[in-house]
Amino acid sequence: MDPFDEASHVFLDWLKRSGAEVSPKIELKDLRNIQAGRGVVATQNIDEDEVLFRIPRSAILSVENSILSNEIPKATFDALGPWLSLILVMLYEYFNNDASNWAPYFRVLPNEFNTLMFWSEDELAELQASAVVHKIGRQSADENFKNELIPVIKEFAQVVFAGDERAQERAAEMESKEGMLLMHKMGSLIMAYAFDVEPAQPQKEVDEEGYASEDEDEALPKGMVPLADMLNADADRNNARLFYEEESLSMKALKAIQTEEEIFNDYGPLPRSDLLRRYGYVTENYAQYDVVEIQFDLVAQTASAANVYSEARFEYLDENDLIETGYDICASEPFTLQESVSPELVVVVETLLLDNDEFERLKRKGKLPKPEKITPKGAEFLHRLVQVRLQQYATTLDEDNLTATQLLSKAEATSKEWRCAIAKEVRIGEKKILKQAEEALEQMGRDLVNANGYTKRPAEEEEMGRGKRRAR
Ligand SMILES: C[S@@+](CC[C@H](N)C(=O)[O-])C[C@H]1O[C@@H](n2cnc3c(N)ncnc32)[C@H](O)[C@@H]1O
Repeated sequence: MDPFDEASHVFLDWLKRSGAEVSPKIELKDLRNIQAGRGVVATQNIDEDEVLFRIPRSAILSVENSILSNEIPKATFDALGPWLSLILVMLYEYFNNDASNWAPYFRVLPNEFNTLMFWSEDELAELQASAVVHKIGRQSADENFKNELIPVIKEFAQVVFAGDERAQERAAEMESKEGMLLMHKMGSLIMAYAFDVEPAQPQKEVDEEGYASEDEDEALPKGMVPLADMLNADADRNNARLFYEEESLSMKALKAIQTEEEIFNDYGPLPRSDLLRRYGYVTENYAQYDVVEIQFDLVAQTASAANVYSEARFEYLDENDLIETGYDICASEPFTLQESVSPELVVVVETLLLDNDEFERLKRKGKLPKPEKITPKGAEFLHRLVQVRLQQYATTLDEDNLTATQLLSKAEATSKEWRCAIAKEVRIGEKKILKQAEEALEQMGRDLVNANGYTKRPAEEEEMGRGKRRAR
């Protein structure tokens, strides 16, 4: 048997011995021919709500279930937080090889990643001005490993490397390039595979309407859920979801699934840049969630250039929680400014453009301009912003389109070629949004002029332009 299939079989046997129930109507399939690793596929028709598999909570690879949690104080794990705690546990189980409860599971997890964390500088440069380049977090992860995780590994070296007389040295070796790479790999596995595991007994504090706060959600412990994480995702074909029960986690069909159909989880409405950052792949149908970020600094610079920069107004906007590191313009179909431009950005721009009296009047009342209303001056400012944002990319959309090739399949391309082609898809998606915004703002400018009953003729425009230049 192919070693890849052999590993899948050993994994499924182990999972069943660990108490999992797996429907005979599904199989774990080799999907490398479509560049999707392993995936879960229906072998018979499945009904809506049918349970595809049930994983006992005890089979989850988590801090709670690892014997390491008996050896290291809870306070240490609490101080590390859910992310670093799970990395520590995964390192421990990984170092334990066959002695780990999860050994057959590790053998079906990948060892190579295409996530942005593992791209070279050259490859990242192909993303040009995409804001995702600043969200990879390699440096902060390195610092967290060095300042928080490695000290714990050193302190508990005799536990983490139990039975090894080189335990202390091995702990020190975690600072090496190889050690850091291993921690990054565990971190990347968590990013692409782990679930936020809801507790057996819900402990979330809920408000009067029964909603848990976002902070409560963030605090959920992370866990690697075998088999549940073998489901690939598809933006339009999500047909299964994981349900948290007291003793187990059940993957259920959300709709009827036909024989041979792949079973897809939902990774959420991620723009392709984030899909690439977190999961290391993109597909065209995530283009519907693409976004371009307009950095706050660019708004401030454009305000300066337009002589409307005002500390007082930025302060007021900040008091109203409107100052963000960036503002999104997202894809919409058909493209409309209302749907695509972040309402916060509209409010920021319109506030900067208010005349003094109007600003003071609104401020006295604790009010702000309405996000639904873009004024002619606002449209002009946004248009400028979009143009400058477009210029931040090293090539134009037309140049990219000229050289756009059919997305190479991973099998045909070298890793570098494949990454460059994917990066180009991502940056083309962002430039398309900016171009659509540019055109819509130009149209809005024309409509506003027409609505005022005055249409500039080209000759007049020319003259006005010349006149303006003369006046300066
Ligand atoms: C949760 S795992 C799913 C199982 C994975 N295919 C495997 O073999 O281990 C997530 C990873 O699967 C891959 N993946 C998920 N959905 C995909 C899709 N629609 N097309 C290609 N690869 C996909 C990506 O590499 C992603 O990082």
